Amino acid sequence: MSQSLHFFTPSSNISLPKHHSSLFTPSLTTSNRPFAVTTKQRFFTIKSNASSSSSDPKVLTTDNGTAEILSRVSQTPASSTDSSSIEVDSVTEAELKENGFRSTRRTKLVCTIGPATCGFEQLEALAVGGMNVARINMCHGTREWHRRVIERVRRLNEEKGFAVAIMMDTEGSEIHMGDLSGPPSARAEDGEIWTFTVRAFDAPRPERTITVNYDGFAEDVKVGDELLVDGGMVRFEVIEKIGPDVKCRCTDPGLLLPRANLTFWRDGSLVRERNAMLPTISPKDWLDIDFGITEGVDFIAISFVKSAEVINHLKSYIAARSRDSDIAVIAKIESIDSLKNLEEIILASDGAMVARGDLGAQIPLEQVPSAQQKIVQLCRQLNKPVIVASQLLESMIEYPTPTRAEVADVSEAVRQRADALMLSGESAMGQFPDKALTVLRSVSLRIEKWWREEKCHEAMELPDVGSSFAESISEEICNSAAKMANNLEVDALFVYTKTGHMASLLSRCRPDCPIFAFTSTTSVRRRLNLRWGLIPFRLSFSDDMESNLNRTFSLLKARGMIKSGDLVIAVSDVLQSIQVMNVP
Ligand SMILES: Nc1ncnc2c1ncn2[C@@H]1O[C@H](COP(=O)(O)OP(=O)(O)O)[C@@H](O)[C@H]1O
Ligand SMILES: C=C(OP(=O)(O)O)C(=O)O
Ligand SMILES: [K+]
Ligand SMILES: [Mg+2]
Repeated sequence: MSQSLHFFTPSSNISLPKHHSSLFTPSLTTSNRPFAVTTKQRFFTIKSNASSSSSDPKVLTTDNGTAEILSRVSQTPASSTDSSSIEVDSVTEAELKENGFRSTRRTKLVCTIGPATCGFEQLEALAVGGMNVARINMCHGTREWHRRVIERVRRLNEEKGFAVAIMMDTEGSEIHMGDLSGPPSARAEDGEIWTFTVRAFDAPRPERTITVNYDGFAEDVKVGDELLVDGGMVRFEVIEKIGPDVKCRCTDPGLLLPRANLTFWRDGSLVRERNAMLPTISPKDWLDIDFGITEGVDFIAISFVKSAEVINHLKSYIAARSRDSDIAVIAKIESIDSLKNLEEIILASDGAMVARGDLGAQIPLEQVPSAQQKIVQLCRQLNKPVIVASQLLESMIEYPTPTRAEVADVSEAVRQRADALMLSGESAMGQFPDKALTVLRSVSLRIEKWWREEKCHEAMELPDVGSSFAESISEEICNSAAKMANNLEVDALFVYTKTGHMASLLSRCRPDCPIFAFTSTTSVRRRLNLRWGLIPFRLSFSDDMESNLNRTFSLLKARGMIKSGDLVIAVSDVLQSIQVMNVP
């Protein structure tokens, strides 16, 4: 084996603000030969010759006690500078130029696109405001409508250099109300009698009549049951059943919104037998999934996941249907079953969403915060991106300023270091989508800065996730590089990654500095946009790390995104190496 430490010949003073004794974590200090690093070294590399494709453990275990120290002449930066051959969005570029590395936002932002934000200029305003992922909710709108949104986001990316990813969210087969046949909302008052029915109406339907999407509804409910709209925003009591019609008296007045979720409760417990029999992915969902695959969306979020089985099924379906595109599957945690099978679901998925809207309708509201914390933690441990969703800034649907409680809720999700925060109605149909996004952005930046300054991040134990020896090496390299980055207070971590895996492992460590992720594939770049702290760039790179670095430096310098003297740690999944250097 050759785990070697490569020292490049000193050529400039490296500015290392801290002692090097804290540089190496035990995992990399396999050497029993002490090594001295002087402040004169310009580059040094910790490198394992096991490439990511090599998984033969013997190669590495034969000689894991020695570290070889070599001297090499550092290369001069590539003289040719073609700044057009690196792709990064204009907003990130401007942010880096203006405020430098430290100021970049680490928490990613997802916006649900609806009537308030579906136009090209509106989408551009969201992208400029920091939207990393556009979510389309297949509960609403037609496929044609969604297709046009996807097409506009694509155009925005192509014309303006953004890497906004698209997430399609399935409707799922839980029970919900139909459209309100005309008005955008209706108000149910205390004591009013409303009819919930499975009948279809051609002519205008009678007043105070709501359709329900589930044929077994009238059979399943019982007189005396409590019917909750959107987890309790409005409540009814079932008073009579007449064929397909269920008469209910309003007990908690409120606003009825189209397609609002319905749950019914008996003797204080959620009636969920029938929901358990409904398929997670309905026939309509499968058609939407085919649509998503054809349109090449980046993420498919699956509503009301109950077990890992459905995720595995969908993943093999996608793999068979779209050989060249790799769509990530996000499990929405929004049911009691998904909480019961949490770990297996997250392991099977490519990410998860804390879908607090429906989750709060299925478990008591006071249990939602602890469920959120648990899901966020588990996702990070298992190296899956996690989105905190629903009602983050609910009042901003109507008002231009959030409540203090909403700001505190957003802060808490940022403090938990979730990968992403999501807007729903605030951006889909609210009056202030851009302002809501600005609140998410500024609260994220502020809390991230505060926690970095206070150095009060809770240490989290990160279990091994690698399933092969080569993967374990990558993981150790990333854990060590992140630790080095914090100890040395470097300006940025660079990662050269083909599949995005190594970038995800760095993100999992939630280092203090931003992570520049260079990848040669546009789709990988878009997917990485959901990960905490990653600034994804598209860049074609070779197996020669020195030339990659020199090329990157010239390209970024030419665009004013880095400057001489910036301290960078670079890791690569090509060579499995760590290098520390000042930008020449
Ligand atoms: N594509 C769309 N077309 C029309 N309205 C939409 C669309 N997407 C979202 N909305 C509106 O935004 C609200 C909030 O969105 P979201 O939270 O995603 O859905 P839901 O409320 O069904 O869970 C919806 O209730 C709906 O009124
Ligand atoms: C995000 C959620 O799902 P949807 O908006 O599709 O109901 C939720 O329930 O919180
Ligand atoms: K949905
Ligand atoms: Mg939901």
